[in-house]
Amino acid sequence: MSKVIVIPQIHDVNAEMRAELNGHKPLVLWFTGLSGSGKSTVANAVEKVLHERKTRTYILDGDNVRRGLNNDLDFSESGRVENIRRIGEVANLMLDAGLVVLTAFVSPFKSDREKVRQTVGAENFVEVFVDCPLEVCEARDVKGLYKKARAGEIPDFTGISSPFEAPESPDIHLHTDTEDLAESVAKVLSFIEKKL
Ligand SMILES: Nc1ncnc2c1ncn2[C@@H]1O[C@H](COP(=O)(O)OS(=O)(=O)O)[C@@H](OP(=O)(O)O)[C@H]1O
Ligand SMILES: Nc1ncnc2c1ncn2[C@@H]1O[C@H](COP(=O)(O)OP(=O)(O)O)[C@@H](O)[C@H]1O
Repeated sequence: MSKVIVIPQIHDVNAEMRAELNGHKPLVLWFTGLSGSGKSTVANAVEKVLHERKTRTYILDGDNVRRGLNNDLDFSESGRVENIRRIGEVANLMLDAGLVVLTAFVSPFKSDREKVRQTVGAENFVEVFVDCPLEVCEARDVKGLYKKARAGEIPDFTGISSPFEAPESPDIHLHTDTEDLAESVAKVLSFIEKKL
């Protein structure tokens, strides 16, 4: 590709002014974990509470991203890398728009999560490890995908035929096999309280 020159445009209304108008700071809450670990469930419950508190939020997850913006990407390593890169860029735009963005993607590679942290700025990024043993996720089998993966019908399935690199020092560490949803939600809310 030939070199592209892009000069950033400065607008009169900036992120600080949007935060002032909203009455809270923006943030990216990045949920990562195996399929069925509880990313969507916890993100959804946290968003409900924040919304009731008049916080401006948006959830980015597979349904609204892999079906649309990223419907050209598969689950190969390069497909996942590009998936997370684009989601990081979208989250960054939403952050600039003043939102608390909750993302619910497997995001199995440490280096991709680190790149997102750089993209949005470390001070705006909260990594939430939704930890749940593979056996429990597989027993839940919310979408019946583990059964298909075990039968060899889905290639590159995370935890079975594709790796998951667990965060080493997540900002928030949830254990959805031993704590209930209310406990997980409370942990997230208490961590982000001082940041908003
Ligand atoms: N091969 C393979 N591996 C893992 N997951 C698979 C796969 N194929 C389809 N699915 C379903 O797609 C959801 C994961 O998509 P993500 O965009 O979050 O994946 S990734 O971050 O790019 O790794 C994931 O959704 P969740 O169950 O909500 O995590 C699965 O339901
Ligand atoms: N403590 C918990 N936190 C979140 N989900 C839980 C918990 N205990 C059981 N579950 C169940 O586990 C499943 C998680 O599914 P989901 O949220 O779709 O996971 P993911 O988005 O990571 O694929 C749901 O059926 C949910 O009801």
